[in-house]
Amino acid sequence: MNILITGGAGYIGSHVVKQLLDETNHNITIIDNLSTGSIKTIKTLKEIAKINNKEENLDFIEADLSNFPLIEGIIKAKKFDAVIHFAASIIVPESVKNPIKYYMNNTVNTTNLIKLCLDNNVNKFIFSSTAAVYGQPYEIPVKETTPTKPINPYGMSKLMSETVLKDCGLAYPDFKYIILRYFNVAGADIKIRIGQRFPNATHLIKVAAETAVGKREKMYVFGTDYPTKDGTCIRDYIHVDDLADAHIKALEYLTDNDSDVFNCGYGYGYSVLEVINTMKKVSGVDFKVEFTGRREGDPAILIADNSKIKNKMKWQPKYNNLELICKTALEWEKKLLKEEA
Ligand SMILES: NC(=O)c1ccc[n+]([C@@H]2O[C@H](COP(=O)([O-])OP(=O)(O)OC[C@H]3O[C@@H](n4cnc5c(N)ncnc54)[C@H](O)[C@@H]3O)[C@@H](O)[C@H]2O)c1
Ligand SMILES: O=c1ccn([C@@H]2O[C@H](COP(=O)(O)OP(=O)(O)O[C@H]3O[C@H](CO)[C@@H](O)[C@H](O)[C@H]3O)[C@@H](O)[C@H]2O)c(=O)[nH]1
Repeated sequence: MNILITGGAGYIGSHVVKQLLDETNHNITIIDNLSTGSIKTIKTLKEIAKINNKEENLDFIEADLSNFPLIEGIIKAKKFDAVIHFAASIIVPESVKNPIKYYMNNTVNTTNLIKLCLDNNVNKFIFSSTAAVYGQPYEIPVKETTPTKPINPYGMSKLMSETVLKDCGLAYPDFKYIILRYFNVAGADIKIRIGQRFPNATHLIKVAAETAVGKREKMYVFGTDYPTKDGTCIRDYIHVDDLADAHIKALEYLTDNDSDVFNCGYGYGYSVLEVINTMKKVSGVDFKVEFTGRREGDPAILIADNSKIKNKMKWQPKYNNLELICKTALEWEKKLLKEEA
């Protein structure tokens, strides 16, 4: 297949590209504006392509999805079979302060990309959605049928794109999509070749890894009065390589099946304190942790019901082990530290 990957220089997109290069012969074109993605990640992906004798299979174009004529030209010229669309703005508190940025980048640019696919006979579309579309769900674990009620513009911007996809799937029977609703994505490539590079990270496991290697003097726990076993929020952490595998499965699945939406998580939740203690254990560092008030917009518990993706796509996670997730995040952080030295 000839595949367009938007946001392939970013955290999750780069893991999917790496996995495609390791496991398939697909041709890949990455479009990324490098706003949070990194040219260093692209260099590593080119090295992985070279080692796999697939240099010809990987192309990188630095471009912004808001440049509609440029994106149209690329899509017309390249005749893609499928799109995997990761490019987005992803920081929840920023979306509350600057909603227009989120609706423009996540909803408007996605709608244009879908339009260009429809205009140019690109009939397979894999979309990065999020557990944030559920808001504060009334049932745990969360099923795909649980009502969607986002509590911030980030979640709403993604839900709006889901709606565009669903309506287009109904209106144009040849157009098929898979919506993947990711829960909390964490860790790094199991061989530690790539990982999350973006500075000023806010994700818990990345922050804990940075604190363990001494990049941060201390870290904070946001809220200790939630109705959970230890008072801190509970999340379903999925290793990024298992999530990458779900994308490869989704591409295969769309060949013989209809459009659909799937949760991506392990179906098990850990509290913030459990995650921090696991990072302390695997690093052997008793780093400083301070307790502070709740962070705005955090639901107490988010755990996926993953039976649908397991049953229908035959997705089987390989790395559902919090220690392993923390270890890969930590090893990646050590690698970044050496690179910076
Ligand atoms: N990280 C998570 O825990 C998580 C959870 C749920 C959903 N998601 C979704 O997964 C996707 C990837 O997230 P990530 O964690 O890899 O984030 P990321 O910031 O590392 O990756 C996003 C990539 O898209 C690029 N990009 C952004 N806007 C662009 C534009 N207008 N034109 C071209 N390129 C653009 C960035 O440079 C970056 O490389 C996003 O759609 C996000 O909403 C992430
Ligand atoms: O330094 C920190 C960072 C986070 N947390 C807490 O840890 C939990 C997880 O937070 P974080 O890692 O920031 O992830 P979420 O806010 O749960 O959001 C992630 O997971 C969602 C899906 O569940 C996605 O929609 C989002 O894009 C993605 O950022 C939350 O309770 C935070 O309050 C802390 O206590 N201290």
